[in-house]
Parts: sequence; structure tokens; C-alpha cells
Amino acid sequence: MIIAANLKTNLTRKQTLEYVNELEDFLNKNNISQEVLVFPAASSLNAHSGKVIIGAQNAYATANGAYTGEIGQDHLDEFGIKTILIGHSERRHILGESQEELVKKFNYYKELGYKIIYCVGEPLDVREAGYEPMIEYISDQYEGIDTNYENLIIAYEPVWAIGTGLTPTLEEIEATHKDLKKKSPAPLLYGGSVKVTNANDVLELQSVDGILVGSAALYVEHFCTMCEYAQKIENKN
Ligand SMILES: O=C(CO)COP(=O)(O)O
Repeated sequence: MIIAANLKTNLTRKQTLEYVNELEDFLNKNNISQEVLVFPAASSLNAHSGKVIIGAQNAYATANGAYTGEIGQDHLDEFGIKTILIGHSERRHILGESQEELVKKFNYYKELGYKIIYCVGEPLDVREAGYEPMIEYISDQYEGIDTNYENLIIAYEPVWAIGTGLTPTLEEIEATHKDLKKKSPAPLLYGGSVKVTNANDVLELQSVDGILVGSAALYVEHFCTMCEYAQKIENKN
């Protein structure tokens, strides 16, 4: 399974280094062979060798150039980073990235063979409009995306569930994932208020291939526990 931590605008470079080292030790001591990804803030990116894979939360579709405030492929290359998150709801809804811009970014990093975690998910008003409009809204977020890209992972994160403590029910997650799985053979993660208290139940769902965790992942011991849950489920199956 794939267990991913999106650290967002949290943890300094020093704190991130401690975090990744503690996580790496835990994975090794506990023989955890799951795919574990950590997405630090841009200024906390660092080279890391081991089980933990470091990814970028964002980068511009360029190697370098005049794009004030952005980082590019050169900055990721410096640390051997080959994994990127694209289409996170905070980038879509807070930072105003359009589908067109996301597609451009997707294609740029796809050409370079990056592992891409591409996020989709509906806001609350769309959710409240009913299941069909919700699936239509999410389908639009697949527009222009090569859903057969071999290094693609998709994360379904309902916007209203992110950082709110609210989640769809397990049945709702399963139903939505089943429908989204028809759109792409890529592994499908669930994200949105995943905590130590619900992670195991979510991971046990048939159509869930992993989780993308925000706030709860800031506590390294919580994130380690979730990695352990995934390992136990896999050992059992
Ligand atoms: O946005 C998320 C991960 O990308 C989820 O955030 P929370 O786990 O804080 O809801």
C-alpha cells in the first residue's frame, strides 16, 4: 500500500530532517515494506536515501527561469527528487491553479518520468448536489490527464473533508473509489481527515490502495502507526 504524508506549510528544514529520520528508523525496525512518501515544504526538501521517498508538494513546469516564488525541476534534481504532488485542492482552490495549468504541469513532469500523485475531489456544494453531479465534477478533473501513465497515483480528497475532521462514511468512500477506479488503473489513495483512529478502517477498504494524510501526519508517531496498520493489513491478506 501507499502511505503518504503531505506536510503542507509545516515543519522547518531541521524539523523535517528529524521527522524523516525518525520515520526511516521506524520503517526499518519494524520491517515495513509499504511505499511511504513524504511531501515536505519546498524549503525543507533534502536528499534522502532509504525507504522513505521524498516528494515535492509543487513545482513549476520548467527546469528554471523567471518565475518568482516558484521552484523548478533543477531544484528537485539537486536532491534527487522524482516524485511530485499535482492538483491538490489547496492549490486548486486557494492558489487558483486551473485545470489547464495542472495539465501543463502534469505533462511536463510526466515527460521526465516523475511519479505523480494527482489529486481530485469535490467541494461541499457539489457533494450536496448529489452523487451524479459529484462524479461529473470529479471527472472534469481528469480532463487532459493521461490516466494510463505508468507512474501515476491518484488521490481522492473531498475538499470538505480536508482539515475539518469530517469524512465520508466508509461505504461512501468505497462507492466513490469504485467509480473512480473505472477511470484509471492507477493506485487510488483516500485523503481528508485521516487520523490514527480511522486509518485502519479506511485502509481495509477493498478499493483503497493507500492514504494521503495531512494534519495527523505532522505527528511522526501517528504517521508511523498508520504505516504499521498498512503493513499488518498486507501481511494478513
Ligand atoms: O490535504 C490532505 C492531504 O493532502 C489531507 O489533509 P488532512 O489530513 O489535514 O485533512
